[in-house]
Amino acid sequence: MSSSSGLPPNWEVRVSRSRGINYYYNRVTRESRWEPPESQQESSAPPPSGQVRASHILVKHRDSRRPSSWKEENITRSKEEALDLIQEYRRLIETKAESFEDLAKIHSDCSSAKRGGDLGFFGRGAMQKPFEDATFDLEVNQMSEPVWTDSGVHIILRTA
Ligand SMILES: Cn1nc(-c2ccccc2)cc1C(=O)N[C@H](Cc1nc2ccccc2[nH]1)C(=O)O
Repeated sequence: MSSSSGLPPNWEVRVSRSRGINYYYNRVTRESRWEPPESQQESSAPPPSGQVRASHILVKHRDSRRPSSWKEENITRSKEEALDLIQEYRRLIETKAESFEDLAKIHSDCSSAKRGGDLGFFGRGAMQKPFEDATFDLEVNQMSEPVWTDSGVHIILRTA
């Protein structure tokens, strides 16, 4: 499905009030950029057969498989505290107060944080089963409820 603007889905052109020039805004991820997003063919190509693409935010706890991350050498929060955090992040995204990508970059305990939580494309058998099942159950652009794996608690955004 190509939009009339020729931009990838959910993107629109806006005019910057301060600079009086066009910029590009994604209504779903709330991302803004001065450069036009990649053309329809490049950025929203369908996933390889049987694969999905997703981003996630992970909050680890003291009983996580590896209770350490790029943010914190020794993670000591409880499971309850991790769940409170992930539910707050989900609320901020749902109310559009923050973008998924921005919160992933700041708060995710996964090394994919540096890519806004993007895990790239993957098929079945690649990720821990609860994560895989939750992702494959999502529609594109849908965000999951909190999902528990041995790594901690996640929210997942399916992106393709
Ligand atoms: C599965 N995976 N992909 C990346 C990744 C992908 C793209 C760019 C950089 C890192 C990191 C990981 C990973 O396992 N990270 C772990 C945490 C973690 N555990 C997961 C379980 C399921 C899905 C993602 C998960 N991430 C870590 O950093 O301790």
